[in-house]
Amino acid sequence: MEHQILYTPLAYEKAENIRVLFDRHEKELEEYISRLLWWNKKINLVSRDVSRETIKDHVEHSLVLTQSELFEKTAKVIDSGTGGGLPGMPLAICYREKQIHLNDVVTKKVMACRNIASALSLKNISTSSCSIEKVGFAGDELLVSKHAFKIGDLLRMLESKPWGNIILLKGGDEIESELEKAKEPLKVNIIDLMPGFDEEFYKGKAMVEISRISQS
Ligand SMILES: C[S@@+](CC[C@H](N)C(=O)[O-])C[C@H]1O[C@@H](n2cnc3c(N)ncnc32)[C@H](O)[C@@H]1O
Repeated sequence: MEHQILYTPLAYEKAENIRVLFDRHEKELEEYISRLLWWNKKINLVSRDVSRETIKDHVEHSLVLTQSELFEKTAKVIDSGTGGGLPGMPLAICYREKQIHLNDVVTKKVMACRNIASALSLKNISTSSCSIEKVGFAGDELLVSKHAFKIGDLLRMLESKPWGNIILLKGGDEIESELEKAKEPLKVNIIDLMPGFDEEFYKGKAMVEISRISQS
């Protein structure tokens, strides 16, 4: 399959924008982290014995999506494979005007997300506990996901849907081989996060913007 693939490094200024955004919403983001840690002890949302510092890295990593034009121009976001609300919950905290739908196939994870959203008074969050295959799409949503799907598997599950744009946060190495399974030509922008952030946490991590060539 002939995809249009572009490679871009994340600019240092964009990493700086994310730090500024984090600082601006620090109180609510720290409150989210506290509640996520509390729920993580009861049900496995992230990984067992994860530290507050590591969760903070995951929250900052989630905010990388805000530096994409695809995110800027959309009012409705679906976060599939959200687990404990990453990346959707930090996005909902920082962008109250955007509608964020959290989806996960595991009911108890979605229940924890609903509880956290309600405790934080996040009126812009809706949820569904089912596979992404069962979620209805109008065509104007941005689908986002962090470390939940292989690209080919996700596209197969979206096959019958009018999806518009997708942004995935995932390992940079696997992307080209995963794209081989796509059944239509795609426009793909692979943004390496390491040049912007120099922390070890970002090594090998990428933000992948995917659009249909027929719609671009
Ligand atoms: C590795 S976890 C990542 C969780 C979160 N995005 C994060 O970064 O912490 C992958 C999540 O995808 C969910 N998942 C797997 N297949 C799914 C599907 N078909 N539809 C919706 N969620 C799915 C799993 O239940 C799990 O919570």
